Amino acid sequence: ASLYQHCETRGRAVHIVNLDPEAENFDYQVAMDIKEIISLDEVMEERKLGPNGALIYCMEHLKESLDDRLKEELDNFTDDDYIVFDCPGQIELFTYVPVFKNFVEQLKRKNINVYVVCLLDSQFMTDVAKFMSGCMASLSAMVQLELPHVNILSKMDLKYHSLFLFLVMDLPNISEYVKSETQNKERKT
Ligand SMILES: Nc1nc2c(ncn2[C@@H]2O[C@H](COP(=O)(O)OP(=O)(O)OP(=O)(O)O)[C@@H](O)[C@H]2O)c(=O)[nH]1
Repeated sequence: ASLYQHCETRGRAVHIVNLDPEAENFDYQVAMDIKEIISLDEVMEERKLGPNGALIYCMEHLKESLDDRLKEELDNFTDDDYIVFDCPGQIELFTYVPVFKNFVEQLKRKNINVYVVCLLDSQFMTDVAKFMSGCMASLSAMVQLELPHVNILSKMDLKYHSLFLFLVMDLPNISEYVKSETQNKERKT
């Protein structure tokens, strides 16, 4: 919503594409919504899948399901327009399931310049285990997608007191935090 408002204020044409079949409420105008193309509930029922399996199924079929709609919409956009693909946050989609890697290739073939903005909740900065998992998640997306990539800490208004501990981090520092914050007898490795 903030990104949309920012673009509006700066006079940039922006179109938001919702790729999360579970997202329901939007504080901004949505140009395209995956829910118009594929229904998570129907996939769960027809394929006898749980919510996570059904989401991955929807994403795996993104390429075919979105292609025609995207082609129609792109005809209405100019070369200077921005399109924001708001992706679901499930970690599988950016680690071992190559759906977004394939989707990015599809966009590149349409001559669209693609960039990644990876939002990480500031609560990932509250202890060393969360910090490490957040870094690994972002790194995995960077390695898998191979695109210009910006990592952004979101929900900074929550003002966690530990936030600044993790802003400058190197291996010796991480090692110290792991030692001080865990009881594990194996931690010396
Ligand atoms: N405090 C605070 N809460 C926020 C902010 N942005 C979103 N939220 C709240 O966080 C909750 C989850 O929202 P998001 O993290 O935006 O949800 P999402 O991006 O669809 O989640 P993903 O599944 O990861 O894509 C909602 O209750 C939002 O109202 C923020 O800047 N500050």
